[in-house]
Amino acid sequence: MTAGQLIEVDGLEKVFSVRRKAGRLRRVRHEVRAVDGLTFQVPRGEMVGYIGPNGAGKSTTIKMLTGILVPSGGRLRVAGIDPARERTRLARRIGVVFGQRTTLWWDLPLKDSYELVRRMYRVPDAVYRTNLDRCTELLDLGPLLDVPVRQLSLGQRMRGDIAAALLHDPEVLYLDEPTIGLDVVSKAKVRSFLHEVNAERGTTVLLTTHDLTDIEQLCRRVMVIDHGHLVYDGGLDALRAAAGGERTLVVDLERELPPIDGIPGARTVRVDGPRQWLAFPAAQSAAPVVTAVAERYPLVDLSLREPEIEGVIARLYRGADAVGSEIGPH
Ligand SMILES: Nc1ncnc2c1ncn2[C@@H]1O[C@H](COP(=O)(O)OP(=O)(O)OP(=O)(O)O)[C@@H](O)[C@H]1O
Repeated sequence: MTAGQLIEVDGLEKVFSVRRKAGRLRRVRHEVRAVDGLTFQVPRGEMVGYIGPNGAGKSTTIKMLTGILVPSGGRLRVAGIDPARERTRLARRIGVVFGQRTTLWWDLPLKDSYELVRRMYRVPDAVYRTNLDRCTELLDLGPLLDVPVRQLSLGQRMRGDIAAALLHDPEVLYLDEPTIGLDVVSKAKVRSFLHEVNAERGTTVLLTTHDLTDIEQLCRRVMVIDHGHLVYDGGLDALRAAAGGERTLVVDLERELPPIDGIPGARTVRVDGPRQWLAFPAAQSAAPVVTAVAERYPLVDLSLREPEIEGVIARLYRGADAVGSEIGPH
C-alpha cells in the first residue's frame, strides 16, 4: 500500500450481465459497465464527497469497497485489505451507512441493537462505552435508547444508524445518502456530527449525496463520477471554475447610471436602479474587477456571489467529456 493512502482504487471495473427482452419470447444478454476504469486514492483522515447523476456507479463502487460485490477487473485496497477476499477482516475496520436502509434491528430498542453490534464486532468494553457515550451526547440519542427502532422518525433512525456504524471505531466510514429525506434541523445535526468525528478521530469518510450542501459544508475534495469513470477529482472551487462557472459582483452605485462598461474580463448582466450585476469567470480574481469599477464609478457598496454548485454540477454532467479532459486526476 502507498504510504498514507487508506483507500486505493486502480483501474476498477464492474460489469453486470443483464438479460433484456428482445421481442415476445427472445431475451438477449447485455453488458452494463457500471464502473469502468476507476482510479483514485484517499489518504487517511480525509473526508471526500463522491457525487454523480443517477446510475453513475456510486453505489456499485461503495459495494466493492465494502466487499459486498466482487470487481470484474482492476485493483482495490482498503487499509491494505482486498475487500472481496477478506470481507470479514475488513468489516471490523469500516463502517457503512446506507440512507435508504437501516442496519438496526427493527423490533429492538436502539440500545439492544448497539449491544448486538458490540458483540458482533467484539468491541472492548471501554471502547464501546466511550463511543456510545460520545455518540449519545452529540447525536442526542439519550431519550431514544429505549425506543424500538420501528417507532423512530427517519431523522432519529438515521442518527441511530450513524452511531451504530461508529461503535467499533472504524478507520473508514462510507455514507450513502446520509441526509436523504431529513428535515433541516436533523440534516444540520448529522453534518456537525460527521464534521466532529472526522476532526476528532481522524476517521476517513467517503460521502455520497445528492444534497450538495452536505459537500459544501463537509468536504474540501470532491470526486464526480459519470458512466462509471471519474470526470472530476479536486476542490470545490476548482470544480466551479473548471465547469465554466461565473461569479457575480453586485455593486451599489451612488445613483442610477447606464450599464457599467469597459471593465476588463467582466460584463454587466443586470441593472436595477443604482444596483448593477457584473459577471466574470469564476477562476479569475475579483480584485482587478473591483478596482476597475471603483476607479471609474461612484461606488457605495459591493458584494460577491459565488456560482451555485448545483448549476456547476449540471454543466459538468452535460459537458463531462470536455471538462474531464481539461482536469487531470487529483
Ligand atoms: N445488480 C445489478 N445488476 C445489473 N445492473 C446493475 C446492478 N446494480 C447496478 N446496476 C447498474 O449499474 C449502473 C450503476 O448503478 P449504481 O447503483 O452504482 O449507480 P448510482 O450512481 O449509485 O445511482 P443512484 O444515484 O441512482 O443511486 C446502473 O446502470 C445500474 O442500473
